[in-house]
Amino acid sequence: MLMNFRIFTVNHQKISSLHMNNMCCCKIIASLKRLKPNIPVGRNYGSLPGLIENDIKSLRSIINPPIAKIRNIGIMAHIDAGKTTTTERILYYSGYTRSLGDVDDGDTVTDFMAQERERGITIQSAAVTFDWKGYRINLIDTPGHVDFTLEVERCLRVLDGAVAVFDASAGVEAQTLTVWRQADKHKIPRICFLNKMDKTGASFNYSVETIREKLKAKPLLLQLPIGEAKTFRGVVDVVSKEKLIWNPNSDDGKDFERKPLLEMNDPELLKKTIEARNTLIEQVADLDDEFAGFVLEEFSENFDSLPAEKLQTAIHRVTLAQTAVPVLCGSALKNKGVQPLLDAITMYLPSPEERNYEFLERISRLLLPFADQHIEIPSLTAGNIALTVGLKRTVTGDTIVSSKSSALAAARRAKREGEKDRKNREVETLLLAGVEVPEPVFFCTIEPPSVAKQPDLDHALKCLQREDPSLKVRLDPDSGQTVLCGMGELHIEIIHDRIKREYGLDTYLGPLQVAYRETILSAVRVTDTLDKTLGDKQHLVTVDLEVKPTQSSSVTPVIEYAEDISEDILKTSQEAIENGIHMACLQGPLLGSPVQDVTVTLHSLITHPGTSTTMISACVSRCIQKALKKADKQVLEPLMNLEVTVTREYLSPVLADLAQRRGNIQEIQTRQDNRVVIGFVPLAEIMGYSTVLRTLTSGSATFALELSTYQAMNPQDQRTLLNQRSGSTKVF
Ligand SMILES: Nc1nc2c(ncn2[C@@H]2O[C@H](COP(=O)(O)OP(=O)(O)OP(=O)(O)O)[C@@H](O)[C@H]2O)c(=O)[nH]1
Repeated sequence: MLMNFRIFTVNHQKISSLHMNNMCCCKIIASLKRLKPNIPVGRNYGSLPGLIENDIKSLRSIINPPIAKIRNIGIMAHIDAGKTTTTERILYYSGYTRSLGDVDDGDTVTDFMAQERERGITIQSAAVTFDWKGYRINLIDTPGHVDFTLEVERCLRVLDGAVAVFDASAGVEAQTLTVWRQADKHKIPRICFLNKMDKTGASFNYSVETIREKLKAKPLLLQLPIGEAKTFRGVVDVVSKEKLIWNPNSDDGKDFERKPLLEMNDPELLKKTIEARNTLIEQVADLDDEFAGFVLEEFSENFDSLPAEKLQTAIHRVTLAQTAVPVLCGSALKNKGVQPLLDAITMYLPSPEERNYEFLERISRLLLPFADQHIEIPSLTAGNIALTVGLKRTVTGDTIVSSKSSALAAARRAKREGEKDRKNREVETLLLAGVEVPEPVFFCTIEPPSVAKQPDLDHALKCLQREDPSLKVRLDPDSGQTVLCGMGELHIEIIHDRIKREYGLDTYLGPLQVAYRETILSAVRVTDTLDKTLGDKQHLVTVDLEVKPTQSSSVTPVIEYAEDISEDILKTSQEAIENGIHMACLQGPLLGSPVQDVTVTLHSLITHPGTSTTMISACVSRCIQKALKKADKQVLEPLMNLEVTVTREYLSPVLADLAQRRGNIQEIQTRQDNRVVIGFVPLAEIMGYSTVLRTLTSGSATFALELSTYQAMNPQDQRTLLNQRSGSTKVF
């Protein structure tokens, strides 16, 4: 239980042991100056906050701004929607950087890993801290690729709000749905930013419709675009009835004009804006009683004169309650619409105190993150995001508390409350939600360059696993090889690459294999006896048990005990029995894959006095293996949800290819000029698909894959697979 209580406990007080008053002012200034980070060559950074002022008052406000002025936000989206480009603009306009980074040139601040810069994608979340109009914004840029879903989840847990970035020519895409569901789970208030309004095919209305239909969210249109695709020039602020036009001659988007909409200049646009504003007021009044009362009392006849600030405050409340989502638009690449997005972040997303965390943190070293650079800070108030180092046993998903006794108190309280009501609010605020680790679907063997390097490889894998629990590492009991299990081809490729770059080890990967599972179709009862004499001690166990199929979709077997199993046996041997059962179910008789959907019933267990628990486990395990071998068996294969976005001209070859891959097409949607093919396909058939799809469509199509379920293979495919495997070395 204690394990669940590591990471992040904060009280709304300053951390007393590191309190600034306890330190000499000059010492703080000196240490901050010393800690000025190395600036990478090639980028031009502005002054990092905390390094300019030398009086203690401003240092205090830099490190610990008032909590109401803090926004901890994440940026989340489908791959390539433009999160990193938007983040780059945000950093530039806030003064954090002095030049614009470009994903396509590989010089962005938040994609600082070598692999990210080379591939132009985000793999690891990066945190940056900057100020905007008197607010402190701690921002996390998260990956969009489905292989790194867990990385998104581990960030969402500590955020107070998020910006969901969409490609306005595609609207809601497959991975948007996944991250949206994760944000729902963690109850994160959100703002939507429809990016790429400059792109051919961009459609504000279509994207808003997909938010309504696919995400089942209520969009609040706070802006309207002025022009679309090539003609996109700016936006209308619906709340204030102003138009914002960016100067076409400005190359960094800093120069834009904000003007009230006037009847004589823009009659049509003004009419459209008033209609949109009236709709917005009605929508917000429907969702917020306080605002409804205010509107009815004073402005029911004339929405037009309703003050913008009142509407903004009500939108803030509605966003916080997550009953609706504000929608803004722009083009990060063309430098339009990012400054109003920053305003909206400060105006509508909550401060940490509005999110009710009551935690206390006590840590030896604290660092403020600036992407890949860190500044050590002496103290931190609640609501901030900071890094800490040196926690050797902490893994992603843990909650840290200040002491053992408070962890125990929290565990007791959580248990009590959890028994009363699993969804109890108090428990939710006490603990940050853990991360849900998805099942790995691929595996391959990994070998160090020499046997002497095996300990170094083990160490590297141990460190990488603590950071990324979706990476599983196990030892193949038959061959003694190390086996990596991951979320996808890209995931394993990146891990391989990181071992080389970060740990200096040139490892060899075996061929990538699909993680199959096995199950049984009939019940079997078996008895087995183990009789071994070690030294002068006899170990004698006889086990009688039954395995039968169940519907649990889980690799954890259901364990039952027959009525005549005595309390005494359970007291002394239950742990050994269950260890034996779990061990046996990890290796099915067909492929050596984990066995799912089974119930094991223990009918009797007879032991000679002095028999060790290890021998009991071994006998139970052997007995189950025997039973599994005798039963009718079935291989289960991972079935993936697949979404392919392809232009009309390439639809036929893509469909023909999917038919050969045992694909099952459910639906073909029309999205502007594109077709979106939605269906299922067995994972084994889709390995290396990105290369095939690129060739088939001249690089114009994109696809997203996600595990749907494990399904039974048909007898013929199963036979082919088993024949192939019996010829090759067994890895699992
Ligand atoms: N036309 C257009 N292209 C854009 C815009 N914003 C980003 N892009 C391009 O879209 C591609 C993806 O942009 P990124 O910023 O890397 O997207 P991302 O969401 O961070 O991608 P991942 O981190 O890999 O999920 C790049 O080629 C960008 O240049 C935009 O506003 N308009």
